[in-house]
Amino acid sequence: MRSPRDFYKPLAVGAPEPLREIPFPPSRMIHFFDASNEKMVARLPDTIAKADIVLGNLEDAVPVDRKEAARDGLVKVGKTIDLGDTQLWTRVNSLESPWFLDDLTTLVSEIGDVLDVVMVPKIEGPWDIHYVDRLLAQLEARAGLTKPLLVHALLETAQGVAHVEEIAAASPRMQGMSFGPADLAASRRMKTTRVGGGHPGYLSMSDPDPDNPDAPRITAQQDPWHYSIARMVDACTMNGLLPFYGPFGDIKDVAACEAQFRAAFLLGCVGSWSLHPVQIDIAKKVFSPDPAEVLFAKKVIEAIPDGRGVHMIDGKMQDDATWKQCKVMVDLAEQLAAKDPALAEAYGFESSAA
Ligand SMILES: CC(C)(COP(=O)(O)OP(=O)(O)OC[C@H]1O[C@@H](n2cnc3c(N)ncnc32)[C@H](O)[C@@H]1OP(=O)(O)O)[C@@H](O)C(=O)NCCC(=O)NCCSC(=O)C[C@](C)(O)C(=O)O
Ligand SMILES: [Mg+2]
Repeated sequence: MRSPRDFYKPLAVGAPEPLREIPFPPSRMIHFFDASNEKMVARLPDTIAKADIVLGNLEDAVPVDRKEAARDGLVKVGKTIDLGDTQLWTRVNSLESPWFLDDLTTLVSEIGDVLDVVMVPKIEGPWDIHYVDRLLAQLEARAGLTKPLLVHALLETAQGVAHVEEIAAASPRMQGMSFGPADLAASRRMKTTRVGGGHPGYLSMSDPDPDNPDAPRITAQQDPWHYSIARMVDACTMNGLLPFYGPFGDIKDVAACEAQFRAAFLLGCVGSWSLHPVQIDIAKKVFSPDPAEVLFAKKVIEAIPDGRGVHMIDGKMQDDATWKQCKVMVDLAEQLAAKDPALAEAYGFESSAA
């Protein structure tokens, strides 16, 4: 392990200084597009206006014969499209693939100044981050970049989950993590063909009624991802990183998508992925806090400005800890209100958005 004194030193001569704090602009959805798909690129100005983050995907879902077209298309997007305050990310191919080296070299050299975050799939341990960290520093130095690129790890193997805390602490470049339920299910030999969401077979069942043993018993579907997402949230938060839920593959099932996103939001994730335009709106709804909760949180903070002591507000006990919960809610609401006049109005804030 590097000396703690060296943690914030650039890993190559001429590379920019690592950031001390991870930026946290609105990050409710990472919208995936394939830059080799003409229809998706044509829609980009509209997508950029709606999404907090757009991500040019180079990995899975991009066919092998379009890998280079997707990379070149993303370079063109970075050079020609006005992104406003929407972030531009990429998901590069995995470290063992024949494309990773060219993905990173091309993107950093050509559009390193407009890319915010590089998502790296199938991260298994801190050693993967160390490799990407040094390579990025060399490429940044060669390209003369002044702002460091940040790294987002995709947690989608059993090894990755087992090493999640070490991955989160592996580099000051670590911006956050997303959860990859499809590859993770395969890696664990889970018996599901779904991309995220629950499963009707994963449930708990009430005991039989002793007086009526043949009566139907109550069952409740459980969340098979709860343990891993909660671990990811803790690993990210303890290192100042941002945790995201990943994809929800059943595009038509908007209700289940909303339920999965909301469960992740309540556990501490700041956003999720959107694979289709319809999921941008779901993520916006779910990852913007409920106005009623924000108004209540504002009431608590106004009633107890210093957050000390114990108080009753609307019949509910409030103390230092609940004040902090309210602060999390109001800080997020303020951040989103600055971007979105409709939310500003719902939350009762002045909006600074145009
Ligand atoms: C699912 C698909 C095939 C349905 O695509 P479709 O064309 O069949 O859907 P549609 O409803 O007919 O589309 C309507 C319109 O929306 C457009 N459209 C559709 N999607 C998008 C988009 N994303 N961005 C911008 N525009 C989009 C589409 O082109 C069409 O345009 P049109 O009206 O002009 O004809 C399509 O939405 C798609 O390819 N989405 C991205 C898929 C993707 O990136 N997958 C990889 C991430 S998930 C993953 O990797 C797993 C993970 C983490 O690794 C792990 O768990 O292990
Ligand atoms: Mg995957």
